Amino acid sequence: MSTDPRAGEAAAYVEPEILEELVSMRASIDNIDATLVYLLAERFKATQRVGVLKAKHRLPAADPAREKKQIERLKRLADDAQLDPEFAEKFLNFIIEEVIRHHQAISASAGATTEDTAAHSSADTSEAGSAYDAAETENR
Ligand SMILES: O=C(O)C(=O)C[C@]1(C(=O)O)C=C[C@@H](O)C=C1
Repeated sequence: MSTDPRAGEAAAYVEPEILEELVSMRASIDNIDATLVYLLAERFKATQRVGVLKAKHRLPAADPAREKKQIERLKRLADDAQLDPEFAEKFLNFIIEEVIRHHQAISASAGATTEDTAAHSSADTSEAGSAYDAAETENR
């Protein structure tokens, strides 16, 4: 019988029945982690669209008032779900920080293209549009 790769280091020193239980729990953890990756990918797709919209309309990358509301809401949900609200806050802040970095990169690359366009006295705004698209792809 080949050992499940999820057994990890425990395979060397854990009783077979306990190992079976551990492997089964780890299978659930793997499914949950996969779901987290898919959820985060979808969230970043949505925030990339927000970043492009903000760059186009020269809006600031961050919106602290919105963040405050999101954190308050998430902490309430976490509490309800028996998840440590402080952890939920740290986790959301970590994600939002990354989103803001992406927004700033989109805005910087769109700005650079707009300046290039002005320097060449070109009225072609489609160039700026393609910078948004390029930044969107780059920041994935
Ligand atoms: O909603 C926005 O304006 C976003 O840019 C998205 C988001 C988020 O990741 O939820 C990121 C940065 C802002 O400060 C607030 C929220």
